[in-house]
Amino acid sequence: MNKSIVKLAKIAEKRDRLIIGLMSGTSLDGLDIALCRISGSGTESTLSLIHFTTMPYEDLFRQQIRKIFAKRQIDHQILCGLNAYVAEVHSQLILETLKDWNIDPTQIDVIASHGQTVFHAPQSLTGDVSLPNSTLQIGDGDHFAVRTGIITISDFRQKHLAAGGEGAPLAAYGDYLLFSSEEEHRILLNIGGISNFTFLPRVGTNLKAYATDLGPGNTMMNQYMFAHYGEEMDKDAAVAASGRVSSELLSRLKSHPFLKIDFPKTTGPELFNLDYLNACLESVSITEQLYEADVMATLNSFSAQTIVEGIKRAIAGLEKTKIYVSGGGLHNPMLMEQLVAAFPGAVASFQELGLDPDAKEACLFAVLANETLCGDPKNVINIKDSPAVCMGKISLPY
Ligand SMILES: Nc1ncnc2c1ncn2[C@@H]1O[C@H](COP(=O)(O)OP(=O)(O)OP(=O)(O)O)[C@@H](O)[C@H]1O
Ligand SMILES: CC(=O)N[C@H]1[C@@H]2OC[C@@H](O2)[C@@H](O)[C@@H]1O[C@H](C)C(=O)O
Repeated sequence: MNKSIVKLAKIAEKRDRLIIGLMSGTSLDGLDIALCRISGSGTESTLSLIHFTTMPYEDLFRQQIRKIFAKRQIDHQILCGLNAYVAEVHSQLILETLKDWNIDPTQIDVIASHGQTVFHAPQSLTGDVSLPNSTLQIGDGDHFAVRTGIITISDFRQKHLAAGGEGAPLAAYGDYLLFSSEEEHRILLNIGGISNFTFLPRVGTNLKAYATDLGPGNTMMNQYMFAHYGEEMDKDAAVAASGRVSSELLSRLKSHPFLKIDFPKTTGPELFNLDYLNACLESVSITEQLYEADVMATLNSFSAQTIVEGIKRAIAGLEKTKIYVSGGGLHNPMLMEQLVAAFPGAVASFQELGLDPDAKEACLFAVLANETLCGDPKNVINIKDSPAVCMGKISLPY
């Protein structure tokens, strides 16, 4: 038998596994690397985060991804090259990080790689029913396996699509297994490039868990900052806080039909981007003079209100629900102030659940890989509108 297959079977039978979870999201800020020890599977899974870091992308690498990211017209030679190159860069970042942590790659059981989303195209967004729901994450798993010598599970979203989903959000699976509570309903809100949440009903009720995207998180603010200030983000909301919210622009932005669609739904920067902002700006009356800081203040409020109104819709009529926040948006004070004000006493950092809020999504992919190795699709049968599947493709080093 191929010795990698023997090794794989042994890993699947272990009491606990050392899994590197990787996430590089829509913000293109860097690669999140979470070293997790996971024992058991299904609702018996326990995860402990041993190490976490975000390895920032170099400007040149980010620029290359931007050439094809969320664009309908691209140079296919770059797409093709980046499929290998993203995996090469990520593998190198893993090897450097393991060295920093003083851990030999042979100690790691599995890498769980999300890859870099370059385009997200469910029919609900494209309107084109001649093609199935689709999404594309690049950074091929075989390159990881060969470069690091570590068995790699990657490309998780394709099974979700094949089984009838939109390929996202996948957070519901890990959230449901690890964070369901017998005491309270929970909203696990992640504010990355796109904001999304998982609703976890209190165990024992007849409500079902689900996950949904809400709309923009940081993506429009980041894009505007890059275009107008040459900065990757509005650090600590310094620019937004110096501006004035334009109620006219805000109401134009909030009129997007996606925001009215029922949950669960998915979206991406293919929809919420500077083209959309510019279209809204064009229809703002000429009497209103907007400075760049005003636009940033308005984009900040747009993200905050999208999140607040979405959550209000999800929890209407329910007994008290606690909201746990993860993702980079947690570090944006103006955004968080608006959330806290809308749900007094109900908003907490994900840290309260014992996990670093910045590491949460990378850990999620480690949990998904763990389920692929030793779980059972029946473990996730109770998640609304999400196919009960184990996800990811297995790449062997030899
Ligand atoms: N100090 C800060 N002030 C303001 N914004 C911040 C700060 N720190 C992080 N952010 C925002 O968080 C973003 C990174 O968030 P995160 O890493 O959760 O996104 P992601 O994983 O790329 O997105 P997605 O959830 O869409 O996959 C940054 O690009 C920035 O916009
Ligand atoms: C297609 C894609 O990459 N979607 C991401 C993105 O980033 C946030 C939001 O949009 C979410 O739908 C998803 O990621 C998380 C990890 C998810 O699948 O749950």
